[in-house]
Amino acid sequence: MRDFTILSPQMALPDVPVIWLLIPLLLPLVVLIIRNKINLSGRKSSNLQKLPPPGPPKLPILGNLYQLGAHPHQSLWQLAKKYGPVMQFHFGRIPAVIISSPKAAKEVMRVHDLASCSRPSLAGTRRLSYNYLDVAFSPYGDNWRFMRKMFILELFSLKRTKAFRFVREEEVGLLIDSISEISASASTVDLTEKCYSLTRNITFRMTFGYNYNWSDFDKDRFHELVHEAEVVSGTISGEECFPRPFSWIVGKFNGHQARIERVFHELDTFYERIIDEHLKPGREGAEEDMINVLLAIEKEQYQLLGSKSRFRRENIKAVFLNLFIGGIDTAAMTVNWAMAELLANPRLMKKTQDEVRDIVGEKGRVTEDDLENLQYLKLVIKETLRFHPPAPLLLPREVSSHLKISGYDIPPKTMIYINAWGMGRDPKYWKDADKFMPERFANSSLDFKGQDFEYLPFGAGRRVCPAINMGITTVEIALANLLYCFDWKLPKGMKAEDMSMEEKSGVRITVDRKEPLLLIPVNWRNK
Ligand code: HEM
Repeated sequence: MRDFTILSPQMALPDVPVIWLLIPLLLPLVVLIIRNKINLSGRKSSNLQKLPPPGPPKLPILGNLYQLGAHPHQSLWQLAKKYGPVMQFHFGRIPAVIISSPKAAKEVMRVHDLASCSRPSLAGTRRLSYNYLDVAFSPYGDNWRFMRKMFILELFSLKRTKAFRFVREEEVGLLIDSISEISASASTVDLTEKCYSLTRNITFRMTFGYNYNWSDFDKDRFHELVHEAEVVSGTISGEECFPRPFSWIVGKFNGHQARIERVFHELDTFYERIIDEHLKPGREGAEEDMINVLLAIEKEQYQLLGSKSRFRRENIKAVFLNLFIGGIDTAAMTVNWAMAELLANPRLMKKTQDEVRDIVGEKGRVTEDDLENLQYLKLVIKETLRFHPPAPLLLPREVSSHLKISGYDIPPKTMIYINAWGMGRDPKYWKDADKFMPERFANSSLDFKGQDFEYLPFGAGRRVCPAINMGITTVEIALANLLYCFDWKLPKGMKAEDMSMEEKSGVRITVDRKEPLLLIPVNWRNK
């Protein structure tokens, strides 16, 4: 037996020819080279015909993750300037293509919409959507078609949007009352928090009804849970990004799976309780809400199809996730960005306020009947959605069969991200693209319904947002009342030109301003 104990570590090598030592190290490399060679020769003929999109160089294991930066849509936009509007990008081992021109977006979302409108399977969305019984995260297929039809016909039809008018008007009224109290004491209001609280209250009330007896703990905890659900749904986890054994190691330490499970169980318990309450006798005469609509569909489908019904209790719970994630942040951040841009441009603020006050006169509040006359306010909202689309990369798509986009081959299972933020700021399509100018939409037929591919705040194609009317009406009624009821002052010492338009950093579906809007409201009619 050899004794190495008195040697330093570098010297602690057995006295054998070096080549024997290297064999265990070199063997895996040799196997890898041979395997690649076999693969290469096996696929030689097909590879010759395939042209992958260009993209930045990738690293082993990480892929291109190191190039993502704090604001992924901005980094991807910069990279697209170098590598082109159809760009390959690897999230670790997950292949993706980033689309950054209206022409390529049209190819994906119109010409090849069917082959590209699935969604990737990710741990967070899978669990929280009860294994894809929802609309937003569900892969393309029978379930998605059925659920989407139900969403459009039953939950977000024009009729239903109108039926919830009183909810929006009452909740905006409560918001204005609460800001009036603050204005009476000349204090500062956190308008960002107020916007989120408004859209949360509207969404919860439309979903659960007015009579739900929230305890303070319930409501606060529920708000946190919805926020956590959004974070885990928007994240590709380390386990998914990295190959084994790295995925296993990352999964062990980052706690992503445990977090998903915790959020899932807490939300599920809450959903069960609230559905049970809705099923109790004696709720006759309670305010109509979405749970009632969904329970009626469940009953109808069961009567029609018995145990073969594809709409069950879990579908209802999966829909909740879409209502909260889709409805709360998107509308709140649109109002928030619009207010920030108007504060930074006092001329535009005055013009928008003059219009609202002229048209609404002495009525005291803006109602939804007034909205169709507020033409300039509509331009302000359109411009806000161009400049600050709440979901800058939309929701990821997944390719289900081989595609050719702008001459490049895209294989099945590739993720597709559409950079709506970048295209909305591309000087090739927008004059003074980096300026906030609502007038640009004045004599333009450009609309956000998914027909104009340089302007896609709600997406396009089969996956276009099914709640555009509901979302826009909420933004309009909230913004119109905030501008009608108050003049807004910046905190002492701050000037319009100091307003920061910096975005929050991180990998999330939606992106808001980094700083909250802290403002002093002055009641316009008491001045
Ligand atoms: C200003 C408000 C809103 C904006 C900017 C917005 C934006 C979007 C975007 C960009 C998408 C992805 C489209 C795509 O993948 O091509 C989307 C999808 C979706 N949105 Fe909205 N949204 C808003 C309001 C709402 C509201 C109020 C709800 C529901 C309460 C909602 C529910 C959904 C759902 C369920 C989907 C998934 C559709 C599918 O995958 O088939 N959204 N939305």
